Amino acid sequence: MSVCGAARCRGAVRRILQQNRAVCSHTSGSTPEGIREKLQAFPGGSVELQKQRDSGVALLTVNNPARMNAFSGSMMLELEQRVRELETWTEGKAVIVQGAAGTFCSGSDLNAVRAIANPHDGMKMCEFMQNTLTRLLRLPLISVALVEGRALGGGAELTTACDFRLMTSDGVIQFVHKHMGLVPGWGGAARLVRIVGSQNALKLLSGAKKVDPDTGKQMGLVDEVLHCSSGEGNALSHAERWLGQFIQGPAPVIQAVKRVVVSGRELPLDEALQTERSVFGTVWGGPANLEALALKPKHK
Ligand SMILES: CCC(=O)SCCNC(=O)CCNC(=O)[C@H](O)C(C)(C)COP(=O)(O)OP(=O)(O)OC[C@H]1O[C@@H](n2cnc3c(N)ncnc32)[C@H](O)[C@@H]1OP(=O)(O)O
Repeated sequence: MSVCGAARCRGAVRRILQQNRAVCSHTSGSTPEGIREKLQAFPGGSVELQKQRDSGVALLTVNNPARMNAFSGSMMLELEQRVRELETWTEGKAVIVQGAAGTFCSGSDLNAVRAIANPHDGMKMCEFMQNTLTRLLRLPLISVALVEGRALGGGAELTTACDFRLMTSDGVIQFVHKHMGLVPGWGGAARLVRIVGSQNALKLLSGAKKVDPDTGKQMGLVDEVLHCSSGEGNALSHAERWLGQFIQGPAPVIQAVKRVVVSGRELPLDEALQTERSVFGTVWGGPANLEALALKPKHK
């Protein structure tokens, strides 16, 4: 990449990081440290990250099978740490978010929820998870939620923080919040409206409807139904195969694609166009561009 291209690339990355910082600072006066201490008091499970350097695909696994992969407090902290690691993975192209042991995620750990059921702590937890999931969605990597088994409550919200949702034939996404006397607070409602439209979002949230793969596909919530069952062990290879069609080519180009889509999705048009120009500058005249020009391709 030329010196100019590298400078423009740094500018584009700075812009995305500034957006993320703006999200992180948009709180109602709570300190991140206070949140972290509270969450650390509810340990259990883990969030694991495996970067597959050959393919450029990372696996992010929500791992708390004894509680159907519910998020303990320490897992919320780990998720933030994993997202931070992915933000700087320059060789990466994509991330698959999955649950351990054949089920996706049953939301927040109800034991932790009971212990922090006061509004102040609830708001802090909500802000923390909103910020983390916003950063997950803004990663310069193509993200896929692989829904095997159930995605409930915060688990359903987590699926909306990915670019795509794939579901096994027996998978279920359910925003059960209303049954809990809640609404989504991890950003899941705002994202759901953008994915399926306000009419469908209202139906899913007010009815706490179970979304099966076919209904999900019709609504546009599910991008592909994988023809395998949860826990069979081959859902991941199906997902990787599906993802393969979108991640051919060098990582800088895939990351540039994701960046222009994020800015188009989130910024006012003039700012999105400005970001698009900056990102364009990072690939124009770059190795992949020069190689393609030398090959004189025909796009038949
Ligand atoms: C952000 C807002 C939120 O996320 S609020 C939380 C929303 N989630 C929920 O309400 C899920 C409640 N759980 C359930 O409905 C069921 O456990 C589901 C997931 C359908 C599984 O049912 P089933 O296959 O019969 O298994 P089970 O109930 O015996 O569960 C196995 C063990 O896992 C536990 N578990 C499950 N979900 C949670 C959770 N969210 N928090 C804490 N623990 C959870 C169950 O309690 C059960 O544990 P144990 O074996 O009884 O010790």
